[in-house]
Amino acid sequence: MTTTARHTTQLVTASRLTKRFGPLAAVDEVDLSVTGGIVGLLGPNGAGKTTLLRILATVLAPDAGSVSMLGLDPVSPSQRTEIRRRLGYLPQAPKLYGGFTPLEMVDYVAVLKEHTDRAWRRRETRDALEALGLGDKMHRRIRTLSGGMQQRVALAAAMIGSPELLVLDEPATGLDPEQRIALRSVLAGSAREGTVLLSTHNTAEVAALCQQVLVMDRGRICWSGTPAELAGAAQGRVWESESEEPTAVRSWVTGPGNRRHVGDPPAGAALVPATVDDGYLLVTRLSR
Ligand SMILES: Nc1ncnc2c1ncn2[C@@H]1O[C@H](COP(=O)(O)OP(=O)(O)OP(=O)(O)O)[C@@H](O)[C@H]1O
Repeated sequence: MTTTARHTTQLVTASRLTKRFGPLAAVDEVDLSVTGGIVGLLGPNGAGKTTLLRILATVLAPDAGSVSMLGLDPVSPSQRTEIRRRLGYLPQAPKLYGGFTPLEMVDYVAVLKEHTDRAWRRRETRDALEALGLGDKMHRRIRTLSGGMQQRVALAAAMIGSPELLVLDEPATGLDPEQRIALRSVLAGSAREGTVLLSTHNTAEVAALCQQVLVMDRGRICWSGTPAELAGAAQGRVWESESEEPTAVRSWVTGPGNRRHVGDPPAGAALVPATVDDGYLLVTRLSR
């Protein structure tokens, strides 16, 4: 692993990145700049998050625009190979070999990444599986593990070798609350060494973990900033009442006889402190 990459200020940049499926622009002229830490990608179903992450992981080629990963250009075959060596990717629906054990699966991925030192692979594989709470499942066939355990095997495979850049598509899917919280520590550890870019639907995760948030909607990045700034976007614009409110852009029931609203509060409205959820709901509605 080179030390220069650790000091690359712009780890991921994209300019007018576009991917079309027929008439649909799943990723629509996206500009992006990721410099470090843990970056959360939020957005509604179908916003284009997975498509964007697949492009960044070099699994999918864009139709237009350019991207630079770790200072390298994925269009060049040799640089694409170098990116893949230095990047860890968790797809949305990871494919694992059910007949392998977690130990064999993660070791296999390490071999594909050209880690030739067997003793190193053995140690790193065990460490990764143990960090993800699979210490006692290493020798079981993957097909006999639960969905959440299989997700953690796929995470261990993505993390093997402490990649400089981790691209994780909904990493907490299927994890129970205890494992979700444990994953936060693991990702915080990864971010001390490199950069983590993850997609999620969980705003609490973003608030707890991420230094930067990107909100995507209809193929575009419609907002970016810190989690506190996302909550701040709705500050003074969230109120509660018992009735529907015509000036609200979003309203939802929070309990018997109580509704929460985001939008333009009427005079005398009972304002409440804004959360990351409120900010997210506001910026995705305002982007339309
Ligand atoms: N291979 C494909 N062929 C055709 N359309 C596709 C393909 N992959 C994605 N799409 C479409 O592109 C859009 C973006 O999909 P994508 O999976 O990137 O969204 P997402 O933000 O990850 O959604 P989710 O939160 O539901 O996972 C959707 O309208 C989807 O139907």
